[in-house]
Amino acid sequence: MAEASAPPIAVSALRRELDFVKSLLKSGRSIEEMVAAANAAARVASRASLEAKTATQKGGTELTIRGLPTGPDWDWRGLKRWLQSRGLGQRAIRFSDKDPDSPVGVVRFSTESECRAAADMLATAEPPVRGAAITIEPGMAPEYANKSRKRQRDDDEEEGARGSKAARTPDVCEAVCPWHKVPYGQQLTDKHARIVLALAGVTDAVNHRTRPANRPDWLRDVLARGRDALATLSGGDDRGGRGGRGGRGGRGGRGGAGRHGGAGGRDGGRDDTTADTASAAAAAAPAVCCPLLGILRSPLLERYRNKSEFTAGLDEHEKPCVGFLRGAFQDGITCVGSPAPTRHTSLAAVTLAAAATSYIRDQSAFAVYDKRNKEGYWRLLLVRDGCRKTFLPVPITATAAAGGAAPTALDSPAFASLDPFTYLVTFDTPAAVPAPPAAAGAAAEAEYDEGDLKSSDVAMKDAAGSAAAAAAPCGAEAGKGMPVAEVCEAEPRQPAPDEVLVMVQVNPNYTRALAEPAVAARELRQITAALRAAAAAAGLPLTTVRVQLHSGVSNAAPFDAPLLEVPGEPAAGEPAGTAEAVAAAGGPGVIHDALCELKFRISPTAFFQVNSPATCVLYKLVGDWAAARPKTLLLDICCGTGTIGLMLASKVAKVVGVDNVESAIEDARVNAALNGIDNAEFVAGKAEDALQGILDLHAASEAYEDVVAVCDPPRAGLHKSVLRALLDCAKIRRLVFVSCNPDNLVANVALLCVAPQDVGGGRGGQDAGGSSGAAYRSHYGGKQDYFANGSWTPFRPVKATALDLFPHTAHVETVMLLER
Ligand SMILES: C[S@@+](CC[C@H](N)C(=O)[O-])C[C@H]1O[C@@H](n2cnc3c(N)ncnc32)[C@H](O)[C@@H]1O
Repeated sequence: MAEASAPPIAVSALRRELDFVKSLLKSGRSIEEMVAAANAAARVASRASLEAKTATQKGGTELTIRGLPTGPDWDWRGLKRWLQSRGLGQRAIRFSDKDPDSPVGVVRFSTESECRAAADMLATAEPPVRGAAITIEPGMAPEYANKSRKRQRDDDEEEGARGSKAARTPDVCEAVCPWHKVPYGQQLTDKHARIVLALAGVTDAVNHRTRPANRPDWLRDVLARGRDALATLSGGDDRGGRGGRGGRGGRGGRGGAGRHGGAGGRDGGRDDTTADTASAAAAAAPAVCCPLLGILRSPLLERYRNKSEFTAGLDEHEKPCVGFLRGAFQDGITCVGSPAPTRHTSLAAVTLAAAATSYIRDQSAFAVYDKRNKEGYWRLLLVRDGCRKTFLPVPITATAAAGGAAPTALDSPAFASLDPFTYLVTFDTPAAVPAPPAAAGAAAEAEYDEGDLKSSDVAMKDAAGSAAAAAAPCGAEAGKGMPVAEVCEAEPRQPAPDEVLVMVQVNPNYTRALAEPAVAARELRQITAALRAAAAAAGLPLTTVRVQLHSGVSNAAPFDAPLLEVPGEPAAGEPAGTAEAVAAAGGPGVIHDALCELKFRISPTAFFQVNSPATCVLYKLVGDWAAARPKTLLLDICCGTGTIGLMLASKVAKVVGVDNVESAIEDARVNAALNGIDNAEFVAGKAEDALQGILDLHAASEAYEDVVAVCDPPRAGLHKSVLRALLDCAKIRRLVFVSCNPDNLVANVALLCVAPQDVGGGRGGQDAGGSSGAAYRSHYGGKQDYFANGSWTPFRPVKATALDLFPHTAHVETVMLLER
């Protein structure tokens, strides 16, 4: 072979040659001789390696076996058994099981000599099936070489799928505010429809748990009106065979989002619903368990969120980015996008996310966290805006009339006189708002002089009346279930915040952070400085920065995850870690907001409603419906920072709030003091652990004429033991249920509305056809039957209102009044 065509020298060969040169040096030969000898040796080594490779590629260790049996009963296991019967077990086998008519198998051996010996033996062996003409060929069959190409094709397809997945990755708006392009009136229509379905779901669920003889009046009335609707909702005959599906009423609650597409994010919600929600809701409307008064629109539509949580990840160009995940991790989407184009993120949050992105991308020595290998440092950025005055934009009708009036500061008289129904959007499908059952209405009015059913009716009439005067809004057509109140998209803006809090979540187990703690501390100081500089440039009062340490797989940290001040940079001549240095670096660690005439301190990890103006409307409605009196004990179940209870404290004898987040309860206690409230007590703990004790301690006291419960659970709803405790406390005759999850609203409310004699065994006796008490118990109680041996009076649904706290997303809040 000519030298010019000699193959290049491999690194391993060079190493060998180096050893060879060393030995030559020791031999005392001339430099030229040594170089010539080294080159020759290198060429020999390289050629040998090439030959070995070629031999392997020719299939020196593989045998192709043709003529194997075909058919469904014969696969690679048969070949393996045959090889084993010849003493050739434990070989790697490839078998064409995708094409049984091409009976070819390939067997690989460890060495060429082993392979050759096997070939000789198999060529003379009995075939696996008598009469089969087996041929043995050395090397890999071309179709298997093709299979490698096929594998390549599979890989290509997989790659293509990844590519198309990337193409399918929603943009950031679709991911977190998937309805951002949907006209607001249409958003409200769909959310309203979703709650119609949920309320019909309550009827369905209670009906299927209640023996006909036990049906309460409200249920009889609804059934008389809505039997057909219920049958449709239940997907079949109303009379039997559906034991154990009381909770399935939740099916109704899942309607509403599909037509608008989008993938959903933390607040975007998964868009997994049917496309025909509106028509399903129209059909189900007669079966709603109580009047749905309409939907309260959000006073603000743009940049309404006072809290944003951003993921630190990689964008579509694999560059670090702090923003929203553009889909769900379980769908294989890890791409993060800037929050700038989203409609609901505050400007402060957008500004600080951009600053964090720049720092991590351009200056940081640390990587963003990767969930797949649990490596990387930067995980999450939380930004909270705080306004010391609540601004409530003027009602929409006035906004429209004034051509877009500015928001007004919500001082005391303004809130006291706030009529939440000013923001009510009603629907002109009569069946969607059925008259309340006469008995229920009469009882409500008898018990509460200021019967709020009446005032709501007036509010509805007003809204409908003012709407009638207006031209058909948002393309709504009278009589087609579209909103009749005007929805104006020319919105006022939320004023700039008075305080901004940032929490940076990092992974303390990042290899480099563990190895170089000083570098980690410097990184935290530097990102803080970058955030502060960006805030100063934008005129944002960044008052607090905190660091959360969290090493769990997902960014959702437990609420007691370590929360630290930013490691302080010692000022010249000053020891590190002084109070001044820490304060300068970190700030006070909390933020303040104002709602409903009150001030609230909020810790970074405490819950606080994200849309403050809409929350004012929500709380006003809750307060009105709670109809609390001077001798009322008000229970604020899942109280967060104490907002609802504190707002109502001046109207009642005592407030007791419970929440499982310690820092939120600390905030609630401070908030009571901050607002001069001394009749509120807050308990840290899970409601399921604490509520019975609270009731035992307080409810029986003669100091309280009645007990009103306000329940505002997280998306998962209330634990069954909480429901049972509420049912057992006879003094609770009024319960305001606030829910951000229609499915769990249905499940919880249905249980509150079923009599004890039905909870244990469902309708099993008379017409449940196949249902069993055990089925009900396992559905509702799991292993433990939380509803055994009761003697309570069930609640009845009185009325409900939907609220839009999350414009441009599929999420919707519901307030429901239950009485007994
Ligand atoms: C939807 S938020 C409502 C908070 C408050 N009512 C408000 O409007 O700000 C739900 C609250 O329930 C709390 N929570 C979650 N699980 C709980 C449980 N098992 N027991 C008590 N509170 C719980 C959360 O910490 C959160 O503060």
